[in-house]
Amino acid sequence: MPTASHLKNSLYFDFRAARRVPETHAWPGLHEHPVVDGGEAAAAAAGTGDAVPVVDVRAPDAAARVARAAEQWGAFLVTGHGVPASLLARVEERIARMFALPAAEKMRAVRAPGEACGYGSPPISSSFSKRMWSEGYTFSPVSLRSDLRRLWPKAGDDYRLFCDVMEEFHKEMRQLADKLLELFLRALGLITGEQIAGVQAERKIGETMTATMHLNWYPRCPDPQRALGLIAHTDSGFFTFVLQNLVPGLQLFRRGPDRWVAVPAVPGAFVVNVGDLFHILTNGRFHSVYHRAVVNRDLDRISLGYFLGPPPHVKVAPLPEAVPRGRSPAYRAVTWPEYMAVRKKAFTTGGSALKMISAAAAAEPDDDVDVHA
Ligand SMILES: C=C1C[C@]23C[C@@]1(O)CC[C@H]2[C@@]12CCC[C@@](C)(C(=O)O1)[C@H]2[C@@H]3C(=O)O
Ligand SMILES: O=C(O)CCC(=O)C(=O)O
Ligand SMILES: [Fe+2]
Repeated sequence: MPTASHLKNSLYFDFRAARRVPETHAWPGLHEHPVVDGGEAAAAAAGTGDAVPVVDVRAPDAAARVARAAEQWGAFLVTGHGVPASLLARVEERIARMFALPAAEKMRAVRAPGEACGYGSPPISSSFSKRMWSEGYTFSPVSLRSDLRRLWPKAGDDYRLFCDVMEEFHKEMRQLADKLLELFLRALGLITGEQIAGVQAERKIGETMTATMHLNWYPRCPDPQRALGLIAHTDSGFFTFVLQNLVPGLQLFRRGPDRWVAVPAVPGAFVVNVGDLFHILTNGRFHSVYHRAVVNRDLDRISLGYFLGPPPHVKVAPLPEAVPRGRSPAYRAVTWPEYMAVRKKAFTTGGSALKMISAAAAAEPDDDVDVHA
């Protein structure tokens, strides 16, 4: 178990003590593209059509709205979801308390190389030489009581309250994930009325879908123009719910003209990001969204990602119903770990992971990708 000397020797960076952004944390090219406001009022005033879509899941036309947003943006804000605001407030409070623990205590749960869960820089950071202005904690909601003992070995009140609130949250979110999956499948025309079309595959997606939680802390930063909270990426799974506090920072990339759209912090709303495996499943009809998180000079930002995806051994391939008649699937079948390994390679070569698993690229299979990387 890491000790104080482990902490001293580790690469822990004390954000609170930083008076400037050191070279290790300074990212070039952050301002290559303009940033526009994705709030409804601002976008209407600017006449840009850049308002981030909002879907009220209770609306009769929710599936059509989901389809439009997933096709055109790969992301949207979800309202009317029924997860109580009081629960979200408690979730946020517990996350803030966890990140406020002394560094030595957080580092007890440090993520070991190659491990999915644990504390530290986001897993993606191992592919980059610059460091991000954030810390994160990843855990599986089904094993949280044992995972969280690494942070709170004495299992006192903070441990108990954190676990209780996260379990309650997971229960609500897993139901909301099923609801959203149903809307996605309706949007694809795979569910009509009460009927699920096609074979068992679609039903199985919902039954076997797994959840992972990742908490992000973006400490206030003396020079936010030089630092980056979370490098631009697409989420790798099916879809992600993002809960953010009232400090905005999430930006979505849009093409033509290339720009970053700042997602407004709407109280009580979740952002939904379409992930790469959903992009594959829908044969590219619902596209994954490239996004990043920026930091703030005066305020800490907290966000929570609730990631849904397939179990690790399941191959994901385009649903036959999503492939236009007479055409072949645009992507080959991959498991989540296989896809992550391809993405890691794409980061080092500057390529696109989705292109690497496209049917065109499958003609020349790339078999030197290490799934355990
Ligand atoms: C389920 C997962 C998605 C994620 C990798 C992970 O195993 C747990 C953390 C997730 C996260 C959060 C921050 C950004 C991201 C790219 C990363 O480095 O870790 C995502 C991963 C992802 O979507 O691929
Ligand atoms: O902090 C955010 O708003 C985004 C977080 C994110 O993209 C992620 O956790 O994958
Ligand atoms: Fe993300």
